[in-house]
Amino acid sequence: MLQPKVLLFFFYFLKFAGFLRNKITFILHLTKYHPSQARANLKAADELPGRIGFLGLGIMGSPMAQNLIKAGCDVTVWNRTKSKCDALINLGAKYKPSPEEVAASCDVTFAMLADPESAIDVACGKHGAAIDGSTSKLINEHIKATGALFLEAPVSGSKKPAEDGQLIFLTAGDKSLYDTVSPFLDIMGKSRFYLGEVGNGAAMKLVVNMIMGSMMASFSEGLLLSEKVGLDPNVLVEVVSQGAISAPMYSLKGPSMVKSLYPTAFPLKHQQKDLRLALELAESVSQSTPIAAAANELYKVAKSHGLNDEDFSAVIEVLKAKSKE
Ligand SMILES: NC(=O)C1=CN([C@@H]2O[C@H](COP(=O)(O)OP(=O)(O)OC[C@H]3O[C@@H](n4cnc5c(N)ncnc54)[C@H](OP(=O)(O)O)[C@@H]3O)[C@@H](O)[C@H]2O)C=CC1
Ligand SMILES: O=CCCC(=O)O
Repeated sequence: MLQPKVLLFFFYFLKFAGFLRNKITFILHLTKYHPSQARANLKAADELPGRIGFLGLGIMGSPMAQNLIKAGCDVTVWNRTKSKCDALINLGAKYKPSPEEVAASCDVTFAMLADPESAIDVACGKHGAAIDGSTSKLINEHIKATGALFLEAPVSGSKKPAEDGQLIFLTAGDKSLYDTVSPFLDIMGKSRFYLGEVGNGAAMKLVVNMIMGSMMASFSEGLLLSEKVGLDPNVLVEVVSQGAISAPMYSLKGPSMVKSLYPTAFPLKHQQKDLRLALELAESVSQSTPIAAAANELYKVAKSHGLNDEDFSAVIEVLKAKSKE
């Protein structure tokens, strides 16, 4: 078994994390996303680009890794379902058969995984990227104790922003690692926030997604009510888009929802997972969140109706079913 030269880890509620070896071989400075500028800067750098690992090539991970490859980075990929690596290998990515081997062969490894369980599997499994860490709460301390660096970096923004390199990174943890990986974050995203201690990035992400889940549930109620009282829900979408409550999410998803179409950008199961984690976070500080709790119940019912892998806007189907009861 390969012995990773650096401890890699994922905090339990992380969407995305970065790691690096002790020795950093290059540092790039890009401030804003622009693929051609990124490529130009990479070419201009005297030193060779470092080796970048990417674990988890789902809806988000795949386009994020693709943007790194297109920017000229030397990327090694791994995904539990190997076939999802093929498109990236065709674009020039290397492949390793386990997270452990990716981590051992790369200077920085990013992970974009489904949920706490998958992050722990990938980090601590038999051929995981980490060498220890029996409980998630000990992970960060463990990393520091072994001298490796850790950055949590959940993202805001969905499939299209991931494809366009327009994600928003909510990072926390080791500041020097943040500075080191920022050029890569700028390839994949349009902005980044450094929020201090580990846990703050995930907390920010959960608060944002808690609001988003409730907004979508409320929007769904509005669409159905407008229809029931004889209004055209398409007109409601237009009215909303011009007023104080306008949001890109409504304009983007509203027209499909009216047609009962839910092309998956953010899977419903992940929205429910984030609501569950946000409610746990709220409980940990005795904060009352009745709206989010009610929304969470709707997403739970949606999951039981088999809507796990539909876009989270499919939550409207639960309300439709309820109104027929
Ligand atoms: N989609 C979106 O709009 C956004 C999603 N997120 C978050 O990012 C994360 C990834 O989302 P997304 O890409 O949409 O999700 P996907 O479901 O498309 O991808 C999940 C990834 O996790 C892997 N995975 C799942 N379980 C395991 C496991 N037990 N062991 C190893 N790998 C596993 C999957 O591998 P396999 O291919 O083998 O199934 C896949 O690579 C989630 O936490 C989500 O909440 C954040 C912002 C936006
Ligand atoms: O976690 C998913 C976020 C989706 C979005 O920000 O559009």
